[in-house]
Amino acid sequence: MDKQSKVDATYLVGLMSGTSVDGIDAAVVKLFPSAEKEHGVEIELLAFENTPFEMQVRNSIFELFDPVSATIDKVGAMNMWLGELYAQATLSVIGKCGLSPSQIFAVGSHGQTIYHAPDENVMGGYNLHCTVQIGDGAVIANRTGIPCVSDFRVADMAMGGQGAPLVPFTEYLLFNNPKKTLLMQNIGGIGNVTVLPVNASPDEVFAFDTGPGNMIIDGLVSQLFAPMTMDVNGEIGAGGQVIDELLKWMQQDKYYTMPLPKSTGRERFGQQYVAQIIEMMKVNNWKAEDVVATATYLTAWSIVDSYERYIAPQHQAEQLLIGGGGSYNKTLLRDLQHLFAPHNVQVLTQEDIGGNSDAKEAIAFALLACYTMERLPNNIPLVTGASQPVVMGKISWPYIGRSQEA
Ligand SMILES: Nc1ncnc2c1ncn2[C@@H]1O[C@H](COP(=O)(O)OP(=O)(O)OP(=O)(O)O)[C@@H](O)[C@H]1O
Ligand SMILES: CC(=O)N[C@H]1[C@@H]2OC[C@@H](O2)[C@@H](O)[C@@H]1O[C@H](C)C(=O)O
Repeated sequence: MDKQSKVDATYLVGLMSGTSVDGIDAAVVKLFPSAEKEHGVEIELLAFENTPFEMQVRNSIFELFDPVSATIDKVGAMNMWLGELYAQATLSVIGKCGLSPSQIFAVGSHGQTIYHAPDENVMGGYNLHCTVQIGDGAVIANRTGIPCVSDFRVADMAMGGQGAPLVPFTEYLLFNNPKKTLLMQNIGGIGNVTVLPVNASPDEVFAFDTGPGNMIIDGLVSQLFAPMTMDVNGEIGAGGQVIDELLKWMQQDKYYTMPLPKSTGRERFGQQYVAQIIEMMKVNNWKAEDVVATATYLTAWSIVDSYERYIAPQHQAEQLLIGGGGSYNKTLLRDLQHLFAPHNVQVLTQEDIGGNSDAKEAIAFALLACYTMERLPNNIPLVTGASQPVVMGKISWPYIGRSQEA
């Protein structure tokens, strides 16, 4: 980004509510051009807040994942409702760091993905190529008085891309390392990795979804250990044993061998997938904690398998840096460390390098929004498969509460 541009120390808010549907992550960041890296920027995280969704909201969002129960009235209402919740989260996190809304250049809001079908015919029978994120930017802008950038993915998809993953663009700006090849692994609902080869140029960066992150674990725990919705700190998995038969069945999903670029979501690893596992568990009399341990191991395996299949043949990595809520699952971390040890790849979390696993994606959407506001391209075509760079995101302007010059 141009050092003379408006972004010399800019304040932004980033909002993320991801595929886990655990809540809203909101970050206030101060952004400035890097003094050291030519294309780099630097950020300072001024405040971060996670607002868990109330159960009623969470259940209503889950209803929208099934195209049959996601009727147009429910989608429309939730689009507005989430807009209100995102606006509240924005004002709350700004208050936390003592800034006022008028000092914020823009809000970047990812929205809630309720449908993601980047490949035609993924649902069989239907000819689909779309992605849907809700939580209206116009509501956010008008409640907060701050311009809001939302609905990022569609522009990339319009140019033939997967519309995902988008965070690699910001990881390149923030983490590119002159001495090490880094694997930036996010483990949210879905797992996704960004490969930053030593001192990479933008056209050397690549990224893709590795498969399920916590999605299967969360789905199993919600059904088998209700009212829990996640395996807190990996304690359930730690008490179980991997079931070979189940692991083999899970490893056969064709997603793991699909060519790049690729992305996935709840359509593949969501409730229907979990229901199939629970059915097998009943038939085979498997223990619930063993099933959770197996799903946890599967996530770790999918990450190392991705490394062996798509990355290691070109790049020997020094470090795997984990972000997202999966960083807090100690069993998952143990499995990852065990599987990466023979590759001499050091497994660290964002916290180990002074970062914040929870805030990483919210920070990314603040940064992406800044590029949108400057009308600069913010996708990486090689990563998403788009035919060319595009400016992703739609800008909603507030009518009140802000002067034109702000
Ligand atoms: N203390 C913890 N112990 C174990 N797992 C945890 C813990 N905290 C969070 N998680 C896991 O992390 C998930 C949330 O991660 P995160 O917020 O990164 O996902 P997301 O942003 O919703 O997903 P995505 O990045 O796929 O869009 C939870 O659903 C849970 O499975
Ligand atoms: C369609 C969608 O919401 N995809 C998410 C999801 O969660 C992780 C992974 O799958 C990634 O592809 C993406 O999110 C992050 C923020 C991304 O685009 O980089």
